[in-house]
Amino acid sequence: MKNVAQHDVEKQIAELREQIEKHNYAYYVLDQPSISDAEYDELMRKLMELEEQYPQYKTPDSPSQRVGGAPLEAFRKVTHRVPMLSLSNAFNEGDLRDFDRRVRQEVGDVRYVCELKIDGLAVSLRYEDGYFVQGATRGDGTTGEDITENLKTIRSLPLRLRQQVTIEVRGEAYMPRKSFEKLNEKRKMNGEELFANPRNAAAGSLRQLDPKVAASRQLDIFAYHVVNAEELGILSHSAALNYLDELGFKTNPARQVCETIDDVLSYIEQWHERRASLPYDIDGIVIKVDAFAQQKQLGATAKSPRWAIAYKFPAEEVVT
Ligand SMILES: NC(=O)c1cnc(N)c2cc(Br)sc12
Repeated sequence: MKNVAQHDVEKQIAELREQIEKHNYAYYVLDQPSISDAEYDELMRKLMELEEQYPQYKTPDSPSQRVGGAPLEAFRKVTHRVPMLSLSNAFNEGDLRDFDRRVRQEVGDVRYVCELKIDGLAVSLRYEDGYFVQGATRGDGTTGEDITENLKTIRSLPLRLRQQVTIEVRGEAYMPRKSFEKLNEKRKMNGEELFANPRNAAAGSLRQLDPKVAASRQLDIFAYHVVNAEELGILSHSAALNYLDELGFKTNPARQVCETIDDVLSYIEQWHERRASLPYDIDGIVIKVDAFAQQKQLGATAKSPRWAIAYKFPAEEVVT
């Protein structure tokens, strides 16, 4: 039987967690801060103080777990239940029209979903009954590294979903350009080797054994694929992305459904021009057949799905 004081502490911790998670979602998923950093830090300090005093109320999904625990000795290996395939590439309009022709020959009329190809690190996230239980790198597509503790420090990664669902999600962890520039400035001041680009910086941060390093690197993540979507009764990729939004994930808002390859080509042109205005690096556009029934008809090779293609932007001429 809990006494009144214990009951009050439990209630106080629950309220703090709810407030922190609400502000965390607004700031890191919606990019719409709802309180100042100082107020947010004060709430977190209070929560961590109470959890120190009453560890029986500290749970793995507590927002206090985002600051990073003790360093690991090594990363455990994780075997992906469903291999993480890579995308075949298209480099010009002809490649895209060939893709479209082949798809239409096999499945008839089709609509595509176009998305920005984020220049980061592909990761797989497993949730059980709504709780984040494991995150892993792609590795060789079949076996990756368990980087759960590091991924927990990414503020836009939900530790607990808005529905109690068991789901596997793929996404791209990345470092926003501003964080990259600040990090390299700091490394330059300390005489450390600089990261060549945000992708290397994100990969380097997530492969640190000390989660506190990852927590200091202001990483972010876009979710872009539901592995067990059909099991969850979802019929298309666009519906899967909307479902990820409902669950509390951060998805990329620039996605667009395209009815024709000409629409795809104008989406590509639009984002090739607007690329520099984005706060993160992209290296192309991902085009996917939307309907899962048609994806299944098209299937996959050992390496890549036949229902998707990545258009790579031409390498930029380096202005010397
Ligand atoms: N939206 C997407 O599907 C997406 C975005 N960015 C990426 N780097 C990748 C990689 C694969 Br494989 S899919 C994908």
